[in-house]
Amino acid sequence: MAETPMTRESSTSSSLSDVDIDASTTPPTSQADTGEMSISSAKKPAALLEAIEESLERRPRRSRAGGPSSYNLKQLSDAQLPISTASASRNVSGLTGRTLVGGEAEGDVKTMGKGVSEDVEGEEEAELPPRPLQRKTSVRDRVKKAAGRVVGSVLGKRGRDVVEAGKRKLGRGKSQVTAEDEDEDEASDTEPQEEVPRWKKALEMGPKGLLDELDLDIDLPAPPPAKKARLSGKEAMKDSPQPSAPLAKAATATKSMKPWVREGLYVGQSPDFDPTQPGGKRKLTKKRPSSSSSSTTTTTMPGAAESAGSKSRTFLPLPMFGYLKEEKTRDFRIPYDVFAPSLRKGDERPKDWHQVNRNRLVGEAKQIWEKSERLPASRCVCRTPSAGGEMACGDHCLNRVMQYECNDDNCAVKGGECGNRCFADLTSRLKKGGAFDVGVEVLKTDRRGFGVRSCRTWGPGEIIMEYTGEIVSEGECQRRMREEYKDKQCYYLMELERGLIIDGTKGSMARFINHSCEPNCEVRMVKVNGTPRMGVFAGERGVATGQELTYDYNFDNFGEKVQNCYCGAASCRGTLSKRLNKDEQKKQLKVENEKKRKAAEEAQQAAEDEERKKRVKSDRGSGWRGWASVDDPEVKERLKQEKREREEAAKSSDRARRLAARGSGAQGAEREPVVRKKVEAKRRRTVAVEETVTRSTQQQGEGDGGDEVDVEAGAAGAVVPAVASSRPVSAATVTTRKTEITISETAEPEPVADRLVTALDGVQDDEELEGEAEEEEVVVVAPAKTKKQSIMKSVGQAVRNGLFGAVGAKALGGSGGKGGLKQSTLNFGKRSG
Ligand SMILES: C[S@@+](CC[C@H](N)C(=O)[O-])C[C@H]1O[C@@H](n2cnc3c(N)ncnc32)[C@H](O)[C@@H]1O
Repeated sequence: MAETPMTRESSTSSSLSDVDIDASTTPPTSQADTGEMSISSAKKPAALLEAIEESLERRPRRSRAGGPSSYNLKQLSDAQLPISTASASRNVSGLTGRTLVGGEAEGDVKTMGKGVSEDVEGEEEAELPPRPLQRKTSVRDRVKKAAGRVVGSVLGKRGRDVVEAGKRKLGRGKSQVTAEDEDEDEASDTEPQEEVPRWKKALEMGPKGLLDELDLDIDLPAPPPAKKARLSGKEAMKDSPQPSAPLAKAATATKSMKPWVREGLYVGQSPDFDPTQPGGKRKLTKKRPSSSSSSTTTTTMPGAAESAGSKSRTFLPLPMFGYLKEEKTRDFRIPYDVFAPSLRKGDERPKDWHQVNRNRLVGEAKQIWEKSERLPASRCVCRTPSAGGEMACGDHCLNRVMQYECNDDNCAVKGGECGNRCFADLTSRLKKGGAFDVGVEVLKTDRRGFGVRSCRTWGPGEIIMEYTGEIVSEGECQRRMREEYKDKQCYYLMELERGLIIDGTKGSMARFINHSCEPNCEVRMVKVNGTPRMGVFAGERGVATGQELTYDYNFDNFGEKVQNCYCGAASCRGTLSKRLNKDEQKKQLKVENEKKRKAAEEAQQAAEDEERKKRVKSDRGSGWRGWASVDDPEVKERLKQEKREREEAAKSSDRARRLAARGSGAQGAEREPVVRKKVEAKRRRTVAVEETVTRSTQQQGEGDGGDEVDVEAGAAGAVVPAVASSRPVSAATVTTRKTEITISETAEPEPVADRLVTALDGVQDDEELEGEAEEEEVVVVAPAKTKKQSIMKSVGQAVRNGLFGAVGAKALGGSGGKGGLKQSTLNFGKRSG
């Protein structure tokens, strides 16, 4: 403000822009009035009057009459800041402070007004000599007084009498209205009305006229309507100002004003109300800037300050939709004229849609159309609308029954009263071309491609749109299905008449309407001037704003494959297939029941098979027994026992086989002595508490390979005990004795086996160690050609001879050696001590 000081010259946009402000002639009447502006009576220019007159004449009568009669909710929903008619009238008339100073870009009334008065004051203080302060009637009171005069002049004789009576009753009449005023009133009464308008007279009432009294820095309520003049006049008297009364009291003059004019649409709503907050948290946490400090062009209405205490309410606050941020919105449904859904910027739209809003006959459909038999034109006998106010040509209209649309040729009812002219209505509605008139839009659905959404409400049976496209013959339709649309998911074909099909691939928006098993629309053919047309009509329950339009496709034979339905209705049939009549339903039920029965049978069979398989598996015995049972000591013991038994059985059968084989061996043959050498027994004491399996490995001693059996003591290798398991056992002493027997080749003719038996017999001669378990390890070194079998035969014989314990020889292993000798190691088990 400091950079662009407001001056009188700057307020060019106001009709009162050439009003001079002369503070010298309007000295402050009280300290409170010091900063206010008033218009100089001395400089009241004719131009000013003309401007006011012009602006008042431009103002519509309704706006002059008082507050607004209704709100345009559509405007409100569009988040426009609505301005009440009363305030608008004041703005037009140029009588508000805002208009006077508001020609500047920043329209803050109070701030600017203050700025102007300060500037003016500054200048005046510099130029004018100080004058003594004198008490003067408050400016607002003077305005009221002037208004009283206007009212008086508006009232007729009778009315004035009533007013005067009221004044007398109050005992204040004379003090308020001067004799001069009365004279003027009389004069105005006698003057012809046409010559000088009353308002002009009121304005031109000389040096004490209304203009003189007006302080343009205050809000003046609009003049009361003529009807209420009497009442307002009374009230004006009753509330007539006291000298120097506070300004706030003048607000009572607006008593008859509707509260929402004074306080805005959300009357009763706290100034701290925050519509973005839920429930009880709607108090503003941050204080909104008050209107005095705001730089917006808000205006306070008289009386607002009074009702809202110190926080003056801005009248007509922004509609609450404007406040809401997107993420804070929640679902609710409100009528179209307040809110209509519409596509947003990023929303997907259909790409290759060739929109055709009229039917077009294609190919042989033209000939079919021309040749088709025309029904005789229908004519209804309906006359007038029913007494109940219903339109004529209702359900019983002959045209309607015949699916003909009424027109002036076939119906005697006037257009506006006939209820069977839907396509005519549709045409005139679409001619207007507004979003509300079209009333629908295409939107993307979740699983069903595009669909059509209603942007307004539709009454039951009301026509919404027409299904148009190319009209083709059945043959052409089949061809298109086979060739052009064979890979398509969506089809837009609809039967129009016998033999003719509408292909909406190039068609109207109706082609996007999806199927539902519980639809809210229906599609019907209507003959308009004899031409069949397909209309989409709202169903019995109508269609609400925001709902998706659907109808029942009732597909008979829609392509080869049956498409699944995703309409989500409770009674969904599951597929986009035909709705069946009762007989067909019964048949289908039978088929379905049969299918179900078979399926149940198969399922039972499968279950039984599975059970059988399980049983077979468990009957096979121990396969896998589960980890838990292996850890179970009882089971472990049982398993061991089983294993032992199996081994025993295997051994005994094996032994029997071997014994049988050996039984045939040479008995009593003369034995050649075998050189044998005792190997010093090695004793090993095991003290481990764990079961041990002891083995001895014996390295071949470096024999000289002579003919003599050479057994060297101590040639045996070290015994290497090995811990084999963790089963605790009692401590025991095991003695392993080792013997090496070498059988030379020269020992023939007695077989090696016999000689070995003899040698083994010598091993038996060794002292027995009482109470100790023994193992006998015999290393046999025999000629290389000696068969393993003969060695084993000898061992078997030795066992049979009782040379060794029942366990007998365990194994033969190893081969090779030096000088053509073959070495075999025989391990004998415990000998019975
Ligand atoms: C006349 S078109 C409707 C508009 C189509 N949704 C689109 O995006 O172009 C018919 C096709 O829409 C799909 N459709 C319509 N209603 C459906 C529903 N309830 N469930 C599944 N698909 C549907 C089917 O693919 C059907 O062939």
